[in-house]
Amino acid sequence: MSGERAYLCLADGTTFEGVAWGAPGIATGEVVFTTGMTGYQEVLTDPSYCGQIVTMTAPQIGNTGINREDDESTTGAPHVAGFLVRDLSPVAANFRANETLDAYLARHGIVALAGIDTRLLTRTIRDRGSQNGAIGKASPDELIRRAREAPSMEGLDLAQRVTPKEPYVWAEGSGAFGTKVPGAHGANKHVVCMDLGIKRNILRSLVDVGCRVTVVPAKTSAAEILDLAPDGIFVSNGPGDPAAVSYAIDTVRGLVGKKPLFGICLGHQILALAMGGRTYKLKFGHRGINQPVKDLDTGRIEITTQNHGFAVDLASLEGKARTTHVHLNDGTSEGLDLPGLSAFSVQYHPEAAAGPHDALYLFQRFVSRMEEATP
Ligand SMILES: NC(=O)CC[C@H](N)C(=O)O
Repeated sequence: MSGERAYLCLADGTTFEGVAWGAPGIATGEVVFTTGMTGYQEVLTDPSYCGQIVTMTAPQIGNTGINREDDESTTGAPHVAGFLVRDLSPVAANFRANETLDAYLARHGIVALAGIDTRLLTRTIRDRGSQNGAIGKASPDELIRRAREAPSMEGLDLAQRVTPKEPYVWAEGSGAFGTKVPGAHGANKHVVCMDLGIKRNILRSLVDVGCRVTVVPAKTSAAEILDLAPDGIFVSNGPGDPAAVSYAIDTVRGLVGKKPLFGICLGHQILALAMGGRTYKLKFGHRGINQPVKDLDTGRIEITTQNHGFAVDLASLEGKARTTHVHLNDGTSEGLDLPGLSAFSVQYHPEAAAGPHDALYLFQRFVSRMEEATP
């Protein structure tokens, strides 16, 4: 850890002093916070955080180091633009740890700051909304200028940056540290996944419920996907503004009603847009592993993992889709269903990684939909 003075500057000029670690250089991106007490490795490697400088609200980070099993990107690489913590643990004390967090971020070129007043930063983001920022060992004037030059998250298609170049087959289920989907049985259904920045535990959960999984790049057409003879189609999570991913919206429009379809997070937003709905940017988003969601069909409350900055406009779906889940903090859209078309989606992350397993049942629901369609 270099230990040299460095700054975080927000586009509105607010400046925080910290200490540099990770890789040298300057990083820019949208500054967001996540409230997970655990799971920093999953946050770092979740492709949906591409283009964002992430601050952890938990005060001490790094205690369990980095291991080879908890990556959420299929490549194993981190995707955050930068990383902010209050207190960086210099010791990685866990039997699974292969390296320290500092060495890992330095190796992957991720700029990070410690010593940031993350509580004040979080309150600033919560009160004023998320905004762009810049971090590094440079003068505040330079960093403010860089933050103002960074592109706005609204209108950005970042799925292109993280989608794979070629299709691939995924066959690995949850490992020794995974939690199995309740009621899972060997369905042997073929699922084609549109990978817009998919989290690995989604793929593992699909394998856990007995699916054969083929993964395709974001720009694969509806016709090409149907040529693969899927029993069901999955639309993944991913970074950026959902409304900017027009090619994936067109593809999903061409697939809805032809095969059972399940979407998570960006996939939820894209399904809503394909049905003629609207998405908008939330003031500061939902990120963490303790987000309460209500299932409107059962009245049951699920504690969920979330990571999103955009939301589906509930009013724009009236008459087009049924709302199945809402967020208990702000009443925003968390799930939709198109019963006649056998398509459904959730804004939150049932695969957890990291987080609670209250919603794993949705993978089994997808299998049931495929079994109803092709017994
Ligand atoms: N995790 C995700 O898929 C995020 C979706 C979208 N990029 C958002 O921020 O709302």
